[in-house]
Amino acid sequence: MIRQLRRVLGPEHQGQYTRFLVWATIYGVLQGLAVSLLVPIARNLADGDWSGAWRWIGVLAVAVVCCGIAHYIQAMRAFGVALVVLRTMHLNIGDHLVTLPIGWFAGKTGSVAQIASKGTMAAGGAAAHLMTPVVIGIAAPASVTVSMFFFDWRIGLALLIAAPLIALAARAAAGLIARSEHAAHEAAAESSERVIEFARCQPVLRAFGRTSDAGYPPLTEAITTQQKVARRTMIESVLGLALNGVAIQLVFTALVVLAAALALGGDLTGIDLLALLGVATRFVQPVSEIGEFGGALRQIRGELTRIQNIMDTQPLPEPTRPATVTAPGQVELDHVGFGYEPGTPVLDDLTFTAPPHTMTALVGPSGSGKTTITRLIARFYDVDAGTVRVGGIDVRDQTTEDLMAQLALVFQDVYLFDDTLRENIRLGRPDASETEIDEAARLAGVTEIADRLPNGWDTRVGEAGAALSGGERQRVSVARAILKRTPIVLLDEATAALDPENERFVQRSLETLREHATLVVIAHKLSTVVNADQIIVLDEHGRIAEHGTHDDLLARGGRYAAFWLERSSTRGWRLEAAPS
Ligand SMILES: Nc1ncnc2c1ncn2[C@@H]1O[C@H](COP(=O)(O)OP(=O)(O)OP(=O)(O)O)[C@@H](O)[C@H]1O
Repeated sequence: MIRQLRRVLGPEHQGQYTRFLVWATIYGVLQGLAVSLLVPIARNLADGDWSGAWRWIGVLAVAVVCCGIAHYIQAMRAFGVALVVLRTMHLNIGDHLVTLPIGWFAGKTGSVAQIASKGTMAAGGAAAHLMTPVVIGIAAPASVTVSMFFFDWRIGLALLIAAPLIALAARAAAGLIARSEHAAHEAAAESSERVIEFARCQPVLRAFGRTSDAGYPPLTEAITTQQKVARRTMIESVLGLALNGVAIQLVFTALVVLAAALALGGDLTGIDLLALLGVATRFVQPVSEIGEFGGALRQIRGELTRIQNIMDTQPLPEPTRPATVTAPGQVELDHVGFGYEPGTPVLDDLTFTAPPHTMTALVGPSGSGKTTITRLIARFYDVDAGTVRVGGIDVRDQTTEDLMAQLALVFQDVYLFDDTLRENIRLGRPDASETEIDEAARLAGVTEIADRLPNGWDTRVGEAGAALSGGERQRVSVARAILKRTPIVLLDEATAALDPENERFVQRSLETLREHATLVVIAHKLSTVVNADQIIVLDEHGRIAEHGTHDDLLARGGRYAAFWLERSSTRGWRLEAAPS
C-alpha cells in the first residue's frame, strides 16, 4: 500500500510521505523503549539499588519526553500528509482525466465521480491516520523485543517468535474482514445504482403500471442480495475479530506461562515477573491494533488500485509537432473502419468528403453508426482502420485544442451547467461580447426561452439544464455553436425534442450556421435531408448504401427512394432498415 501511495503521490511528494513514516516509526520505537525500561527499574528497586533505579527513571523520563515530541511531530506530519494526498490526488486525477479520450468516459461517469470523491477522501485519511497505528504496531513491539534481549534473552526469543504468529493471525483476520466488506461494498453499489435507475425510470415504469418497488425486480433482487451479503459480512467480520482476539490471548498466555516458569525456576524475581507482564501487555496491544485496522487498510488498497487504474489508462496520443490545417472546413472519412469492441465492427470501409460550406446529412437505420461517425470526427475514439481528416489533416496529427477549435458539437445529450442561460451560451466563446451573445441567442431562439422564464436571462437552468425541455436545451447548444463560429458544426437533430417551435428555430439556426460553416447533420427531418448538399445513406452494417443529393437518390430508385415514397407523408420521418 505504501508503494501504491507513493506512486499515486508522484515524485514531488514522496519525500514528505517518507518523512512522516520515519517519524511514526521513531514514535513507535520510543514507545516500546519506554515500556521496556520498566524491567530495569523494577529490578533495581527489587535489589534495593536506589541510585540505579533513579538512573533508569531518568532515562525513562527522557524517553517519555522524546516520545511526546515524536508524537507531536508525527501527528502534525500526518495532518500535512493527509492534505497533500487529497490535493495531489485530485489534481493528478483531474490532470490525467483531461488527457483521456472522451469515449473512455462512456458509462464511467458515476464510478469516476465515486473514485475522485470517496476514493481520494478515504485514501487521504488512510495515508496518514490509519498508517500511524499500523507503523506503531510494528515499530513498538519490535523495539520491545530487541530491548528484552538485553534483559533476558529467553523472553526476547519468545517475543521474537510471538510477533510473526500474531501478525499472521491479524493478516488472516484482515483478509476475512476485507473480503466480506468488498462483497458488501459491491452489493451496496449495485443497490444504489438500481435505486437511481428506479427513480429515473419512473415515467416508463408508471406508464407500464409498475408503481411499487415490488414491481421492479432488479431493485428487489439487488436489495435482497445486499441483505444476504450484509448478514454474511457481519458473520465473517465477527469471525475475523474473534480469530485475532484468540491468537492474541494464546500468545499472551504463552508469554505469561514462560515468565512464570522462569520465575519458579529462580531465573526471574517476582518483581521481574510483574514488570514482564506489563511489557507483554504493551507488546500485544499495538500488534492487535494492526488486525483491527488491517481490514480498513485492505479496503483503502482497493480504492488506491481503482485510482491507479485511472492513472494507468493511456492518454489520447497527441502529436509533438501539430500539423497546420490545409483545407479549412473540410471533413473527410477515408476507408474508415471502427468498432467499440474488438470483433464487433460498427463502421466498415466508410469513405466520404464533406466539402467546406456544405451540408451533409447522415441518414440510416437505428444503430447504423451515424452518431459514431460524428464521434470519430471529434476524435472521441480513434479509428481502427483508415483516416479521419478535419481541415485536411488527420485528426491524430492535431492537438485536442486545435481540433476542437475547428468543431462545434450540437449533440442530443447536451450538457448545461447549473448557471444562468447567458453564461451557458457564453461557454461557446468566453470572450464574446454581450451583443454577440444576444445575437446568437436570438438566432437560436433562446431569447424566447429567456422571455418565458421567471428571471429571464438570469434564470439558473438547474443541474444539467433540468429546468429546460430537451428542445430548449438543444437551442442553447445551437446558440453556443453559432457563437463559437467554428468552420465545422456536427449536429444531431433531436427527434423527440423537435416540437414545431423548436423545429422552426433549429431550421433557422441551420441556415445561419450554413453560411459560414460545414455542417454534418444526423438528419431526422425531411426538410434537412431535402436541403442537404449531399446525403450519406448508411446500411445496417455501417457501410455506405447510397450517396448523393436528394434528387440523385430519388432518381436512382434505390433504398432511399423506396423509403422516401413510403415515409415522406409521415411527420417525424426517419429512415429505417429495408425489409429483406
Ligand atoms: N459507447 C458505446 N459502446 C459500445 N457500443 C456502442 C457505443 N455507442 C454505440 N454503440 C453501438 O454502436 C452501434 C452504432 O451506434 P450509433 O449510436 O452510432 O448508431 P446511430 O445510427 O446513431 O443510431 P440511432 O439512430 O439509434 O441514434 C450500435 O450498435 C450501438 O449499440
